[in-house]
Amino acid sequence: MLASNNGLPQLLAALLCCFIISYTVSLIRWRIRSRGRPLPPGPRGIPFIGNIIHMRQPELWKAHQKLCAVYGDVVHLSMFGEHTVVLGSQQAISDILEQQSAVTSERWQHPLIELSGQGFNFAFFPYNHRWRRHRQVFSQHIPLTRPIPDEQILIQHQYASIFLRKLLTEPGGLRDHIRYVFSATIVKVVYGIEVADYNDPNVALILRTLEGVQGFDSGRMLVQYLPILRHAPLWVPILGPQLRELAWRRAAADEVKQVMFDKTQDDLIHGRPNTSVLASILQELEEQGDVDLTEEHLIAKNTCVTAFEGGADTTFSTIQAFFLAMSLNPSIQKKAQAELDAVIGPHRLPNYRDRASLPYVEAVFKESLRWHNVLPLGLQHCAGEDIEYRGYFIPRGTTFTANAWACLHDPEAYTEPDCFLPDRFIREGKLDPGVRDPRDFVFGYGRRICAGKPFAEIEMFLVIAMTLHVFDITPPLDESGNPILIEPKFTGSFLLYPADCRCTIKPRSAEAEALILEGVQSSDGPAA
Ligand code: HEM
Repeated sequence: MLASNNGLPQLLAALLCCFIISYTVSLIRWRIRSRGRPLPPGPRGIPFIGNIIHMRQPELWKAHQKLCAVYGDVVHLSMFGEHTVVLGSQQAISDILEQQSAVTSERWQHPLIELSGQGFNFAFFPYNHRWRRHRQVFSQHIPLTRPIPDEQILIQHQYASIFLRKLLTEPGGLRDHIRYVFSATIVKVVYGIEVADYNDPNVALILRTLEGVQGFDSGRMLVQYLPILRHAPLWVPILGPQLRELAWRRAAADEVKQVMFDKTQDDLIHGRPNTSVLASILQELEEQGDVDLTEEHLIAKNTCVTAFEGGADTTFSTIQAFFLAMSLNPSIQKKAQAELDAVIGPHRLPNYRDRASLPYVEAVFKESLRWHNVLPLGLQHCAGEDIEYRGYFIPRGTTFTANAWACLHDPEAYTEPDCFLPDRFIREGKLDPGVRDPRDFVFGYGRRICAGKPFAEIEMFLVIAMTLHVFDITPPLDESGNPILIEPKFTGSFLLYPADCRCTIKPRSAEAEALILEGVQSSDGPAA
């Protein structure tokens, strides 16, 4: 008894010594590593949990903007010992994520990515050889720096024409039609599969994978905070159902990859025409002969589903915002339509070749991207090495949060940033190159820049130009026929959507209606 009483203080003293030694060693290591350079400035955090309060704010982009107003455009935050640096200006984003892209293209890794079935999506891959192989395959077929192939633009145009027809026959189904046009286009381009309707089983199947992203975006999964919980038994309340849900998501993602792959392969085996991205990849592999087919097929499957996932929600949300903006701003709509009438005339639909001759429509497109920035904080990058910026030390593993929203709502770059004003991009009837281009922010940065940027641009431009050419978009009406004024609001935490984009959609004239019904035949193709 006496011995144990004497032993306790000794044990405590030993523990204290261990703590002091390990603390001193880590302090010396940090000193050597940082060479005495400080971390960027930022608000003081609570011991251990750090700046959790600053990182769990509603509309985080606005909260970060306020922090930057106090501490400058490079702000350090930490949570449970993990470092985050908020980049709040164009300069800081460009210096770190563009100029130092070779060492700032890592991604944050978390077991939840695999657990939620998102392990196929190369947008979440670490910056390594495997990511490079996937990105290479993607860019060979959906180019980033070369022009998008004519046959892909033709598909985009055809599906945009079908979109117009759907709007004509069922204007109340706007959201479903927007979902349809972007999903169906990418399924056709990537797999060569025709999708007739929003309810098509192929689309439904692929949309199930998207739910996987929403699962880990919502922050409700307990394994997100304590990964070891993934080993918990399934009967544990709350956790068990979540683990079952994650297993279901993994199975859904595997099913999507395989079923879509099999359909395209089946076309090739049976000699059915299929000029899709996947068919081209498979044909190239066959020609190459001596390759590890299991590995290459896996890359092909991953790449194709990533293309769908990357493009589906982002475009879906942007075009909803475009409709909302048009219903709220009739004079802007009229101006864009006047340009279309003058350049295109009443006898055909606009096509991609017209883009350069339609600066005001282009300005509407740019303003839609800016006004409603779908990914206000983009996708986080991480530092692959220790780096220095403006004399500050940024340790390896630091997560960078680039506040695209702040750059796109900066009153010095855009007067009245909350207003939808495409004229800000126009000077003397032409696009003004001196105005900050929203595309430099919404599609991300450096080596991780959105791989589908040119494809997405063409697709959205076509939908916007073709819609404005043939439809009038006005506010929705209540039961007595009075206009309902929609207040623009956006919901979501990572990817934002307009909360309400109801509007009234009517053909501009009998001629416009005829053009819609003529559809694809009325256009003279998508030539680049
Ligand atoms: C409104 C449309 C779109 C927006 C705003 C958008 C935005 C973004 C952003 C912000 C990133 C992260 C970039 C970074 O880490 O810095 C990204 C990545 C990506 N996007 Fe898009 N995107 C759009 C459409 C598309 C489309 C249509 C596709 C496919 C055809 C696509 C495919 C991808 C892929 C594959 C990545 C991962 C890049 C990587 O990590 O290497 N995106 N996109």
